[in-house]
Amino acid sequence: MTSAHGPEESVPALELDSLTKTFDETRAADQVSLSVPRGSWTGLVGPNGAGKTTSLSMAVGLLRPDSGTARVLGVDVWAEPVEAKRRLGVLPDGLSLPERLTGGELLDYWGRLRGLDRDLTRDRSEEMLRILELDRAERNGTLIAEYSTGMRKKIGLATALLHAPEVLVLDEPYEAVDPVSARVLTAILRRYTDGGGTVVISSHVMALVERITDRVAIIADGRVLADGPLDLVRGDDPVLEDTFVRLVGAREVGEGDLAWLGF
Ligand SMILES: Nc1ncnc2c1ncn2[C@@H]1O[C@H](COP(=O)(O)OP(=O)(O)OP(=O)(O)O)[C@@H](O)[C@H]1O
Repeated sequence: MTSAHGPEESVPALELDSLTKTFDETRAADQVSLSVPRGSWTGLVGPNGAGKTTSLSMAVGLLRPDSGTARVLGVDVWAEPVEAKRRLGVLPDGLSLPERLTGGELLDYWGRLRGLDRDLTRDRSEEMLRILELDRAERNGTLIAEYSTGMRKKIGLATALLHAPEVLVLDEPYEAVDPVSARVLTAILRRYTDGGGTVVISSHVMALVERITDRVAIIADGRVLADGPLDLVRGDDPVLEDTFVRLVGAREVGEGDLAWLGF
């Protein structure tokens, strides 16, 4: 099968072209362009307020850009939202969840929204709840309102995975997740990319991104400063953090700053 972009195989999993968004005076995303190959795992890194969430939200159809386009496997997210969202699994920033449901009930509901067969939803839900170690909470009837921050991340991830999408876009998936669960999460996502799926995550944790992803995009002040395979972006720098600080600029705490904290 071919598309307007040529043979289907060569169509990027995610292609952002000049995405721009301004909030009042703030240019949160400034001509953000990014091409994410299929089967890759990309880490989007940048300081607080760099524009990561804004860019990812526009990329997945949650925030309308002022200009620019986003395509998922060649499908325009804003022109053909249903088609694009079929291919996408999303863990948004500040995900709001139905607090009065258990995790299993949420997945059952989510499966129906996605038009999945009920047995299939149940089988996948049970497996994910077990692997993500949410099964005990489920047996105890724990409501999402009673979940910890890390548990909320995990159930959010399960909703993103439930319909087995081809592309996963996860905003800070490791935030508040304990180290053991983080390993499980990495193993799940690694298996997913090995099977041909594509992952894009945002994170502040440079060492984590360096360890698990194969591509990186560095963003600051709404602009992409570097992107590509990890080794190429890092160049001669020993660690990605050095590249990041070199591109973004370091902020020092001066000698006299916060002097009132001394005892
Ligand atoms: N809804 C909004 N209204 C006004 N300004 C916004 C809004 N959303 C984001 N911004 C601004 O846009 C800029 C980029 O924010 P964004 O949340 O995309 O950054 P980020 O890289 O995800 O940051 P963090 O790492 O702190 O989560 C910031 O200056 C932020 O204050």
